[in-house]
Amino acid sequence: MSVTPKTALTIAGSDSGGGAGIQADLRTFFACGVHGMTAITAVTVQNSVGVQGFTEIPPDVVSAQIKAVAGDMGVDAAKTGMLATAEIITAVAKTLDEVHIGRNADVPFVVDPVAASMHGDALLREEALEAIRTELFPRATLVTPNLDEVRLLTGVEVTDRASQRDAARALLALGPMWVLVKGGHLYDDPECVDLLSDGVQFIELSARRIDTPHTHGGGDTLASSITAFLAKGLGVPDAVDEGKRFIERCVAEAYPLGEGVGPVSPFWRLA
Ligand SMILES: Nc1ncnc2c1ncn2[C@@H]1O[C@H](COP(=O)(O)OP(=O)(O)OP(=O)(O)O)[C@@H](O)[C@H]1O
Ligand SMILES: Cc1ncc(COP(=O)(O)O)c(N)n1
Repeated sequence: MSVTPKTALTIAGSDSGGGAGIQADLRTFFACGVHGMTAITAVTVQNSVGVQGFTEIPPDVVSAQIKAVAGDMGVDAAKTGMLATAEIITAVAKTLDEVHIGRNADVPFVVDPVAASMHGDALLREEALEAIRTELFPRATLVTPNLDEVRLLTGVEVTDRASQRDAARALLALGPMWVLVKGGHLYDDPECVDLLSDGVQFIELSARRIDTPHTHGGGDTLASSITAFLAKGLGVPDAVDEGKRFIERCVAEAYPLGEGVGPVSPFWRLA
């Protein structure tokens, strides 16, 4: 008899190059054994060398996508990626409350506060940062910023493992249950250490730094794997630990594609 898998919803932008965004989330959900569903917020024109432009989806259409799947199929965990504008963020926050997703409704909700692509191209309008802080963070089970996003959201400049703790405290003050301060951008560190905290526990998740230029989609792949493991019923520390092991292998198996930065790869999980 067929078994219905757990379900995970990603609310994010499309990457035409297939390495990040919705495309990375869906293939990660598949590799991690959950049924993926999508609410698309923007369509980017993107390849391995950068983002050439994007068009936003109207906020009411983003909300309608969330309601359509939540009402009919059910959501075991959800995540956000590129949200583009304050209007979309406001619509997402309101809709998540309506369909009972988020920390207060016991359906885990991961916020990956994507601000720019790894090439430095903006994916979020500047005025939308305040909406991420005030409307999304208080609803989040877990937030997963990289160091640039930490600086934009809190003003804390992370340069080492001690300042990673300061950043965690500053982010927790904005209201999420857990924060994961990712250390991928501490390029001088021979290890990639991500700091997970709920304000009581400070857990350092460490992996060797793999020598590769191809890390496109790494942040999305980590956040969506954690979301998949939360959908399967793991608690936050276990889901993040599994996610960290997952992304380490994905970076190790990353492949060149195009003239620029190639994508991390979850294919190893299917072998
Ligand atoms: N070279 C590497 N080797 C191993 N792990 C890495 C490497 N680079 C990043 N990671 C890990 O990948 C995850 C994503 O980290 P990062 O801090 O780069 O986030 P990000 O900037 O959102 O990602 P990206 O911009 O690549 O999508 C983290 O768990 C980080 O520790
Ligand atoms: C649609 C979309 N969402 C997210 C990212 C971030 O990924 P990266 O930091 O690897 O460029 C991206 N480039 N495009």
